[in-house]
Amino acid sequence: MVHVSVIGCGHMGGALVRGLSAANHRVTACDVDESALEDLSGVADGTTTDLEAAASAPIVVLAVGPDIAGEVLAGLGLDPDQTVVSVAAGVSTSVLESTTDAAVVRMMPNLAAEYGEMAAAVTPEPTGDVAAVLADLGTVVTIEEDQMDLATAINGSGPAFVFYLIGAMQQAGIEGGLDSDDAAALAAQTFKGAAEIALQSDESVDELIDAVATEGGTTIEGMEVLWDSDVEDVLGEAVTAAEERSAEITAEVGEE
Ligand SMILES: NC(=O)C1=CN([C@@H]2O[C@H](COP(=O)(O)OP(=O)(O)OC[C@H]3O[C@@H](n4cnc5c(N)ncnc54)[C@H](OP(=O)(O)O)[C@@H]3O)[C@@H](O)[C@H]2O)C=CC1
Ligand SMILES: O=C(O)[C@@H]1CCC=N1
Repeated sequence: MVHVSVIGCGHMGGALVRGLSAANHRVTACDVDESALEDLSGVADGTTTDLEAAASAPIVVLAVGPDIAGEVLAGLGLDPDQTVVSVAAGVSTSVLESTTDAAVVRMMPNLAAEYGEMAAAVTPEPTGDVAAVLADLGTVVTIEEDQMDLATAINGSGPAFVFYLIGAMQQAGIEGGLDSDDAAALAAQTFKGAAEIALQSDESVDELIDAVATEGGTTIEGMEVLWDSDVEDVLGEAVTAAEERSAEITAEVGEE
């Protein structure tokens, strides 16, 4: 068990608090907004609006907005024997390092941290307790700093893109006559199951599509529609738009 403070307990920080608590770490949840802490009082070991009280943990997760991340980190006055894990989109390691004496790990996680199913990109490679704690939240991949904008789009923003696709599948079911809850369950579980196969299998995505598409059957008819469409290009454009916004944020916070 490691003591971890999470500063900023909104959507992302709250998910991290829940995931870390579920993994039996000692978690202090800190937010200036008391209402953000209400739901976490039965989950975290402690909740506080006092940043100073949360600043003594060996691992401090910074989950406030990119616009204030540097300022909040500077105010914590962390020591060199502590590690700050910043999840703020677009805030570079060099900006973070210029505002703290603590070791810095920049991470782009996602909301599935709540269930230990996070896909996260980090730089630099974490070690020791930090690596162990992050691994408890899901899959952690070490990348280069200049790949962070792309990772922010792929695995940080990615859940929103997937929710959109789940919603489209669900809507098709409803329009075909399925009960709304049934359509929601079938669509979401199908994404989860397909993702599990993709993770577990040694086969390529094309080989997996082949495995579903029985000769002369139904799947190939749907796949022909997708292959003839611009869905792949549009998804690429969505990733690029999010990636470009991450780079813009870097420029914005770097200018302060
Ligand atoms: N949402 C996501 O899926 C992901 C988000 N991130 C990153 O996580 C960070 C937070 O995003 P998100 O959770 O969506 O945003 P939210 O607005 O949901 O959460 C931010 C929280 O921080 C609080 N806060 C503001 N100032 C302070 C302060 N000085 N000290 C402590 N807490 C403070 C806010 O309170 P108040 O509302 O009163 O301002 C709010 O509760 C961002 O940097 C984002 O880039 C990264 C990956 C995924
Ligand atoms: O939308 C955002 O800016 C944050 C970062 C990645 C996911 N949510």
